[in-house]
Amino acid sequence: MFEIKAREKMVERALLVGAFTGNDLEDEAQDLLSELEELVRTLGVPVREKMLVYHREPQSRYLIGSGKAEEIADRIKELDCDVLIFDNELTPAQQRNWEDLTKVLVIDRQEIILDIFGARAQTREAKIQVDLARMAYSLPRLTKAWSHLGQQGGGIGAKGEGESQLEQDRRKIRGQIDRLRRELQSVRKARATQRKDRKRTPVPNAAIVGYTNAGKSSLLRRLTGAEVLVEDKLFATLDTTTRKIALPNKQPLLLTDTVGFVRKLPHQLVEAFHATLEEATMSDFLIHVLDASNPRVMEYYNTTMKVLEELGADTKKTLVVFNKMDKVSDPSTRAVLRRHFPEAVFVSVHSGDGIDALVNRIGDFVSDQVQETMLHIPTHRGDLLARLHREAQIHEMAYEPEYAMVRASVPARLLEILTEFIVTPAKESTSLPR
Ligand SMILES: Nc1nc2c(ncn2[C@@H]2O[C@H](COP(=O)(O)OP(=O)(O)OP(=O)(O)O)[C@@H](O)[C@H]2O)c(=O)[nH]1
Ligand SMILES: [Mg+2]
Repeated sequence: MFEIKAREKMVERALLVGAFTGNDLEDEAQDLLSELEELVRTLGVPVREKMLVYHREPQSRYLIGSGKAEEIADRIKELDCDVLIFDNELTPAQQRNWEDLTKVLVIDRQEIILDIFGARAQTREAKIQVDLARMAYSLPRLTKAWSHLGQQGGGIGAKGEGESQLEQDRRKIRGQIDRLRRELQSVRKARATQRKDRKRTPVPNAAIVGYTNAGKSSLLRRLTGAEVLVEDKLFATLDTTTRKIALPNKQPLLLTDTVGFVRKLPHQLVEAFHATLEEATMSDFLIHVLDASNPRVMEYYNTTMKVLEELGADTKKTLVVFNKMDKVSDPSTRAVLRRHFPEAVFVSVHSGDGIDALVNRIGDFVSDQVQETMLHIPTHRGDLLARLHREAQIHEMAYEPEYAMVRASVPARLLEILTEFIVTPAKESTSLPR
């Protein structure tokens, strides 16, 4: 298994390598490499140097050509690095070949992301998901740990011993995987029940989505005063947090923070990642937060949209929010973004600029799901009256002997329960005071 803590003590000088072919865009590769540096920094490992390497086509031995590989090995010696980190996915064999060549620890982007997820997972569900992803990643790489046994003594017996040890280990891991899968199922079932309970109270809910580090948690904190983890690190949030806020029109809204999106997510983690995003697919609408100060903001937008598409949530009503406007000094940036997203809201969570406007826009989104209605609620249904008081905005109320006459703006989901009591939809143009 890969122990992050052990490694953090161990490695302190990393060389990063990003390999690209003619089919990749060089500046995209450069950007991904910078992002890898961020990820490595998030793990607390200092980076000595980054190298972008062109290669014509993937080679089986080192992914890149042996000549280039030798150069990198030399550079590792010169800089006295103790870990080589690839932005590209390495096969278990390539990883071993690199370790033989360089004599340092060799890992790839996948493992870095797994480590970050592992260090940050909070709930049981997130922890299980990360463990499962790690095991799936390490299973084909186990040979590495045991290959020295196979070589010991060189005799046939010794080799057999090594292999059976490997077999035992694999079996053990497969058993653990089965156990974790079962546990995950029961944890998920419990969460689904919780969510159903929440659905029963027809409070509208929105999910805050977006690329990692965009400021999603900061925004939730600003809007709710909730103590959510905010950090200038990638993947600060791994579990979803839901908080209730009150909008200016007194409408309550449940806001859910979600895990940030990133490019080249390890495929073992995609499922885990999607599961934590279930909240997004269940919500009434989305708040898509973007870091306007990042020159790559359009790419990040597309990455997030692609994931939402995979989740079937890309057609959901979405409010686009450009954050960190305090860091945007060039006025043309705003103009360009405005042209692409005429409906977007520009804010700075830090300075508070635009937050009031944002809250109003969120209020509009919620009101769209609220209908003004005239109801006759039987007097013995005190439960429904209590809910109306709690969840609707009551404009007018009068008691008749048999029923209470109520004119209120009612959230769509509460209205579903009340259909039999609707009299006629009240006119918007009514002169009664609101
Ligand atoms: N300059 C500036 N920085 C901001 C603003 N909003 C958030 N940040 C910073 O951006 C960093 C990331 O903020 P988070 O709220 O953790 O971002 P996130 O989107 O929740 O990130 P993940 O949970 O990793 O997906 C933190 O260092 C924040 O202080 C802003 O309006 N202006
Ligand atoms: Mg966050």
